[in-house]
Amino acid sequence: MANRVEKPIDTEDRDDKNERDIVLSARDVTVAFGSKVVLDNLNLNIYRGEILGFVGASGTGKSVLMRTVLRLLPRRSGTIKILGQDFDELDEPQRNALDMRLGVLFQQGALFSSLTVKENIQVPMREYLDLPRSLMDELAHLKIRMVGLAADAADKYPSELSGGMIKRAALARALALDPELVFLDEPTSGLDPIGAAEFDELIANLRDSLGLTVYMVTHDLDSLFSVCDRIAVLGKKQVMVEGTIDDMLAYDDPWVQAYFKGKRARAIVPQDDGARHGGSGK
Ligand SMILES: Nc1ncnc2c1ncn2[C@@H]1O[C@H](COP(=O)(O)OP(=O)(O)OP(=O)(O)O)[C@@H](O)[C@H]1O
Repeated sequence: MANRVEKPIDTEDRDDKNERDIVLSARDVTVAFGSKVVLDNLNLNIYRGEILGFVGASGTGKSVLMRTVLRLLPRRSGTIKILGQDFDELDEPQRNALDMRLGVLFQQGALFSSLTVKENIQVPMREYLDLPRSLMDELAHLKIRMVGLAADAADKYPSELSGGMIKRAALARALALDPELVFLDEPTSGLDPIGAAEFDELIANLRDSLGLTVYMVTHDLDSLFSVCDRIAVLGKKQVMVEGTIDDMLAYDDPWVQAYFKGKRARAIVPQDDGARHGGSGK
C-alpha cells in the first residue's frame, strides 16, 4: 500500500540463537480482571513466516492473550512488541501504520451482516486508506479470489453464505490491507472436517505465497498436526511449553499428555514415529 510505513525489524527483535526474526514478542505480560489473574508474567515469541498454533484448556486465557496483544484489553504489566514496535511508544499515525500490517479473523467471522462480502472486505480499506471506489472494488475482488470464493460471492450478504464461505470472506477481510501478521481465532471451528482441512490448506498456501506469519488459536488437532510449524500451550497462566509436536509429546504435563496423546490425537498421528515432523516445515 502506498502509505504504508515500513520499519525494519530491530536487531533486538532477532533471535540470534536460531537466526529468525521475531515478529511478535510478549515479555512478562500480566493480565487480570480485579483480583483474578488470567495471565501471569507470560512470555512468547512468534517468528517470521511461521504458523504458530496456540492451544490450551478452555478458560486458560487464549482469547484474553489475543485481545491483549490487539490492545482490546489492558494489561497490568509487561511489554508487547509487534514487528519490532511497542504500541505504547507510538503516536496515533504510527499506531495506525502498524495496525495496517496486522490482520484479524475473529471467531464466527464477525462480518457486518448489513454489508455484502465486498463491502465487508472494504471496511479496513475505508478506515485506513483513501482509494478510489474502482480500485477498492478491484482489490476486494482480488481478495475474494485469493481465498477461493467464487466471484459472485462479492455481492452476497453474510446470511446468504455457508459457514465455510463466511470464514473465507472473513479471511479476505483480514487480508484486505496485505498484512504481514495474521491473527486467527479458531478459524476452523464449526466447519466439517473436509471444510476445515481445505481451510487449513488455504492458510498454508497463503503463508507460502504471501510470506504471512500466522498466530492461530485453535482446538483443532488436525490443524495443529497438518499446518502448524510450532505450537504454544497456555497453562498455569503462562506459555507452559512451545515447540514442535514432538516437543509436545515429550512434555510431562497431564493436560498436554491427554491432549496430544489422547484417543483423538492417536487417530491423527502415530505416537511413536520418529520420522514425523510437526507442521509444513518452513
Ligand atoms: N472481560 C472479562 N472480565 C472478566 N473475566 C474475563 C473477561 N474476559 C475473560 N475473562 C476470564 O478470563 C479467563 C480466560 O478466558 P478466555 O476467554 O481467554 O479463555 P480461552 O482460553 O480463550 O477459552 P476457550 O477455549 O473456552 O475459548 C476466563 O476465566 C474468563 O472468564
